[in-house]
Amino acid sequence: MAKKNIFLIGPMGAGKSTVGRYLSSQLDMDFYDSDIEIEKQTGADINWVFDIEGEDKFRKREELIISQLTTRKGIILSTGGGVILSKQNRNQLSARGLVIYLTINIENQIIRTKKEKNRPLLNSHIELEKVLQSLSTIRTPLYEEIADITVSTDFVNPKIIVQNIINMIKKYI
Ligand SMILES: Nc1ncnc2c1ncn2[C@@H]1O[C@H](COP(=O)(O)OP(=O)(O)O)[C@@H](O)[C@H]1O
Ligand SMILES: O=C(O)C1=C[C@@H](OP(=O)(O)O)[C@@H](O)[C@H](O)C1
Ligand SMILES: [Mg+2]
Repeated sequence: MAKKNIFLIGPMGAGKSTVGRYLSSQLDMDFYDSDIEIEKQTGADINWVFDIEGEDKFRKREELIISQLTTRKGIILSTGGGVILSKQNRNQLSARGLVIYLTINIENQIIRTKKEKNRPLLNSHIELEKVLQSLSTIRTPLYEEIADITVSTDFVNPKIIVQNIINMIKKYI
């Protein structure tokens, strides 16, 4: 995959971080996760950044990381689910690499996001389904706006998803 970047977008729990890491090992490309980069930069976890600085500051940090990482060449970047809220992020992601949109239905999203407590937008919500549904209503058109390839992750394990992605991107190489 000569010098072409791959950017993974999609909702929380779709598997961007899991798939990105595995895809990078299969394609022998450098891997970055924008949330991990934000954690490195702040020296604190995502929950802390939201708690102490708030979502707006998190989004500014996210924009900075995206603008820095997308100028690299030959990387795989797993983004956070809200990355597409910023027009600047959408422009940079679509101009600087192949954008792969991982989709997931709400039922599976509930199951997968319940496993971890590292998603501040969901942590304190009892009405998880409603919250996820309203995020989806706002965000789905934005994911679709910049997606080059769309891949469903429902009922497919990450290794198979990665194999499907590799088959689909062959024509872009
Ligand atoms: N295709 C899949 N099928 C089942 N579970 C998955 C799949 N992809 C990821 N997971 C699990 O779902 C959770 C969220 O995955 P993660 O990669 O962190 O998603 P994201 O980065 O999109 O929020 C993790 O516990 C992960 O192991
Ligand atoms: O959807 C969102 O707004 C967010 C998604 C998270 O990343 P994942 O999609 O990897 O969970 C993380 O960036 C932060 O909690 C905000
Ligand atoms: Mg992630």
